[in-house]
Amino acid sequence: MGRHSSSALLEVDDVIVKFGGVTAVNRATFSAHRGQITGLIGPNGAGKTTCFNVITGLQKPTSGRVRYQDRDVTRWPVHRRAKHGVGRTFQRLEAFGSLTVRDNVRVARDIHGGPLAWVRPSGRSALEIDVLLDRVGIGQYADERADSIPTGTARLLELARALACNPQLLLLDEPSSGLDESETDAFGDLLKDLAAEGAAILMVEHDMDLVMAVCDDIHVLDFGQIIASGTPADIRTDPVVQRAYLGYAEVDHSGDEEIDHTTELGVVS
Ligand SMILES: Nc1ncnc2c1ncn2[C@@H]1O[C@H](COP(=O)(O)OP(=O)(O)OP(=O)(O)O)[C@@H](O)[C@H]1O
Repeated sequence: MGRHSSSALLEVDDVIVKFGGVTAVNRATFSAHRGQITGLIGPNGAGKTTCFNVITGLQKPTSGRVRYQDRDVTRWPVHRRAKHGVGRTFQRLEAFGSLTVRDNVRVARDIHGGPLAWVRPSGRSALEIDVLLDRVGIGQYADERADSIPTGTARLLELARALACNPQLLLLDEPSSGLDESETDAFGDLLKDLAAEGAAILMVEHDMDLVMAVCDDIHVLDFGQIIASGTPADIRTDPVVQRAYLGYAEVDHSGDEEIDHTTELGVVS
């Protein structure tokens, strides 16, 4: 358990997801708490995105349960979970390319707000959108088309679109890819602020420096199974995690170099 102790906002309980003969998630049990940042890490294909899909309702589990706000939401459709505060960003960028950055956030908020949001006077809420864009650090792009902005900025736009729906549980899939070092630092600070305001953040992320710097708790998936859970310090030194990552070295054929993922985790000097 992490720095704070609080009851779980989200509980994934013994979830199995099978795609034909492939077991993508294998008896995964983990939780996310209000006011905390929880990391979900593991090698490519470990089942992280599938877990996100189960939590948001895009993927029905073969077995197991999802509890959210003390209710069993396993059979709830995506929109009902979203309505109750489950927000998400995707690994693949989802913004409308022909709309401006500002309008992308406006549309996300209006869709979330339902029919009444379309007839609401927009003066104050337009200002709120600009405040939100400034908060995630992309205010200067407000009038740019979404398909003309750099990838890192587009990732921050995804975050702004998710935040426009006032999520209580925020799922972030590879949020820092495309961000440079200083943008990543600012992003980490923003995540900590959001958690301090009470959000529960669950993050899939390959940047281990960021994961280790901001997460209260980390769950490690390997071949669909949670092989370790704990604080960053626990995870760094966990022999099971070290073994899993030690077994995960691959050859980068473009540069003929072996990439040792243990260094990404910071478990090997
Ligand atoms: N719709 C699907 N049909 C069949 N197999 C799938 C499907 N979605 C995922 N898989 C398989 O399930 C396993 C877990 O995939 P998943 O995308 O959840 O992993 P991941 O940890 O998110 O990987 P990455 O880090 O590469 O995004 C993989 O073997 C993948 O090929």
